[in-house]
Amino acid sequence: MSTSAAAASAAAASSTCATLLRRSSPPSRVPANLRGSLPSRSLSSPSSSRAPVSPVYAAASASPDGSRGTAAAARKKLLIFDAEEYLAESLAKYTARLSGESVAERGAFTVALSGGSLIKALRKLAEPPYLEAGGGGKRDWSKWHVLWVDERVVPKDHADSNYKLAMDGLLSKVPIPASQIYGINDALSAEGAADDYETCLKQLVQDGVIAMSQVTGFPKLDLVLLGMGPDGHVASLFPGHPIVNEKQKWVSYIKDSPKPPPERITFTLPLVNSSAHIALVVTGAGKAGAVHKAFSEKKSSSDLLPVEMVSLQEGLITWFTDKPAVSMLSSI
Ligand SMILES: O=C(O)[C@H](O)[C@@H](O)[C@H](O)[C@H](O)COP(=O)(O)O
Repeated sequence: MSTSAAAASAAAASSTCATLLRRSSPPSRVPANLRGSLPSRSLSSPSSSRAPVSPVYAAASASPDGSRGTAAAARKKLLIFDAEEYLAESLAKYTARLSGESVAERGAFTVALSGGSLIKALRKLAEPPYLEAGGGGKRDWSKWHVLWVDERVVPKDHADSNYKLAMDGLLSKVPIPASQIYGINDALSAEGAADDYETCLKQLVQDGVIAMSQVTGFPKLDLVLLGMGPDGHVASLFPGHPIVNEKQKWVSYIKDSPKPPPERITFTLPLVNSSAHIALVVTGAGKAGAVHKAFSEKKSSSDLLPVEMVSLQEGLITWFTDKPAVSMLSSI
């Protein structure tokens, strides 16, 4: 399919996840022996003549219980860019590399998007060389499966919709099959939409598109892309809100979000933390306090910000930041 044809069909898509799953041809099964975790490798330095970056600062922070060096330790890699342009270049390269690896190893790439400034930062995926190749040097856009980490409960054509934001900024410009872009059912209540989205994820697990983690017992998406608010929220998991403590559900809902609009659905922390890779895209001086707290080694389980509760059992959480966002880190 040509890029423009795919873009047109993707742009026209407005079906719910369940409808799309019924409509799509059965996804290829992922061989059982390849359903485990992808190898967690260290990123190579993003420095190049096109994307200058300050020296990478990698930190192994204490886990929330204060211990260090446990399997659950939130190992982070912090990339600091001198300009947003370079951050976008590096983020495209990182995402394309993971896409290529996942397609080569599992035959699919499952990625979950947040809203906010993240989508603009992903724009270079819709430009050469990524547009043609999709990542990994192969035409693998057809193997992408796109979900939302969190979504506002508004119609898909509403200005507040994360679906619309991503369609306008990225997804309408790349040849991902429309049947593999899983928006929420915007005809349902917040509670109904969260249940429906969890059902969608279960179907994708059953079809072998999403692997299950043997370690966590939750689905293991290949990549979860997060932004962070100045208050340290990620997805629609806000400080002090009870859904931050959800342990069972994969997807939950909120009707009193401090960031408008109030009604949202969101991946829970266990689902976020079960993914193979997490990228956090965090820029601007307004985020400096929360970045400082996230990288602090002094942790008390009583006042953790949601961003501090993001943790991978294996692999690195890669932070894509700029200098204002890390301005309160004394060791930079
Ligand atoms: O739907 C949302 O509101 C987002 O998913 C939210 O979690 C966002 O990612 C952060 O608020 C950061 O947004 P910015 O990068 O625009 O500051």
